[in-house]
This record gives sequence, structure tokens and C-alpha cells, in this order.
Amino acid sequence: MRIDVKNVVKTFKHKKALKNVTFTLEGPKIIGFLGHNGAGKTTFLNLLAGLIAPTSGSISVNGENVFNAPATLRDICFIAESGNFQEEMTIAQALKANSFFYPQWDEALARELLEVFALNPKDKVRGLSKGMVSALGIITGFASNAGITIFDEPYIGLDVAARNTFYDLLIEQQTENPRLFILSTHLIDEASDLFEEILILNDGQLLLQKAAEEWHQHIVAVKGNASDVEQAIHGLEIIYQHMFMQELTAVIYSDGRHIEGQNIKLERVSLQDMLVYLSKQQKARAIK
Ligand SMILES: Nc1ncnc2c1ncn2[C@@H]1O[C@H](COP(=O)(O)OP(=O)(O)OP(=O)(O)O)[C@@H](O)[C@H]1O
Repeated sequence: MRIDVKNVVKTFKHKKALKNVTFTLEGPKIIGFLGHNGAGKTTFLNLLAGLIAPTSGSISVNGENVFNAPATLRDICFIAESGNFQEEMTIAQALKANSFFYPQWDEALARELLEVFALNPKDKVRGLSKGMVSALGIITGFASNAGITIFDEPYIGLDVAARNTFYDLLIEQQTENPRLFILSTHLIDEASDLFEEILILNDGQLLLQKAAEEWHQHIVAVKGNASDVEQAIHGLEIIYQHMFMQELTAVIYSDGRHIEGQNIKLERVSLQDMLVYLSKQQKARAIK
């Protein structure tokens, strides 16, 4: 599976939710699609699932433009944050409807997962708790067997045990039947070991796309007096920088270069730290 995103802009009235986003994803792989609130993640996932059209630019899957391409959409399963199930249906009917849509649907897996998540197929979607709707989404996503399976905040309302079940299933499915899984989530520390590639959106733009290995080896925060930090990181890609009380923090991509200098500190940057940095930056911008 290959997704090509070219110069995508999405504007809602006066709000530019996506500002000229370009990248390529190739699977099978588990992708972490991250960014703070309002970064544009859901907007992008809706575009990828062909639910809305870009204002300009294009998204194609294996060379086919997704918008208005019904055949391609049958290989993309998008599980929305709020659950995209008809309220008046029972769980069994909701699964049936999805089984008609996805040609590779795995009925045995759907049945097995209903038991794993203790859902009663006769229950109506309307009466389900948030956690149960999330579980129904997870079942649908895995059973769809779609080449691209997207989970947008898949575990709202799920407890730790159910979330762990989800992580185990993801690994099991990726081993048995590899696909391109895209996960947008706020529970980053919990899920970060699962990601093989990480994309971070910030304010409608792609801030960063790295393989997880590259992240662990090469992304580092350099802190200290501004001129010392600037000297130490000269020529490197700066992902983020922030000045506080005369101390400069610069998150950089070291590209294997050994970083040294006087009066500077180097720190590892977890995905969670990165999002904290980004939201600080956003707040600082809002205050200005
Ligand atoms: N239908 C819409 N009409 C107007 N503005 C919208 C619409 N959908 C999204 N936006 C705006 O576009 C921006 C990006 O929203 P989006 O929901 O894509 O962000 P997100 O990264 O998914 O955030 P969250 O993590 O909070 O779900 C926000 O400023 C949002 O208010």
C-alpha cells in the first residue's frame, strides 16, 4: 500500500485546517499520527478516507485519487473518534453493514472479538457506553481487513485492560496479516513502542516524519545559553525551539552527528515531551 499526499490544503470557511501538506506513506507498517488538539489530524484522516474533498492538492492510494474512487475506498477503513455507526442499528447489524462494504471482511475474527470485548450483538448502538463504541470500532477496524486501517483516537472510554487488548491485537494482526495501520492518539507514551513510523502535524503542517528508530537515535533536546546552543547545533535540522528565562531549548535532528559544546545539556525527547513542547509553542503564539 502506498499513500501519496501532494500539496493538500483544506479550508473550512476562513480556517485553514491543512496548509500545503505533502508526504508519502508506504506499508505494511504501524504509523503514529500525532499532534496536539486542532493540529489537523482528523481533517487529514477524513480526507484520506474520501469523506471530504481537499480544497486543493491530491491524495492517492496506489496511484488512485481517493476522492470519488469507490473501489479504492473499500480498501480503506476509517474508524472515527466518535464511532461512525448508525445509532438505531444493533451491534450485529452494524457489523453486517460493514461486512458488505469491505470485501476482505473476516467474520470469524469479528465474532471472536465480540467475545473478547464482551459485547452483546443484540444490543443497540444507541445504548452503548463510550468504551463499548470504541470496542465496536476496534472490532470493525480489525475485521475489515482493509489494506489501510485508520483508528482515530481508538480507545476513548476503554480501561487499561481493554487498551492492552487493543495493543496485543494490533501486534497479532500486523504479524499475521500485515497492513498499513494509522493510529491517531493522545495516549502516546503507552502506544509509542508500537509505532514504526511517526508523523507529527502542527498547526495544519507536517512538522516531522521519521522512522521510530531514527527518532530514538537522532532526536535530541539541546539546552543551555542561547549562543552556546546555537553554536552546538549549527547546520542541523531544528524541529522546535523555545526560549525561557535566558535558556534556549532546541529540539534537533542530529543525523548521527555528535553534539558537543560548553554549558549545554543534551536530553532525550519522548513523543509525549514533543507534544508538550508543541502545545507550549502554540500557547506562546496565541498570547502574542
Ligand atoms: N467542519 C469544520 N468546520 C470548521 N472548522 C473545522 C471543521 N473541522 C475542523 N475544523 C478546524 O480545523 C482545525 C483542525 O481540526 P482537526 O479536528 O482536524 O484537528 P485534530 O488534530 O484532529 O484535533 P483533535 O486532536 O482535537 O481531535 C481546527 O482548528 C478545527 O477547529
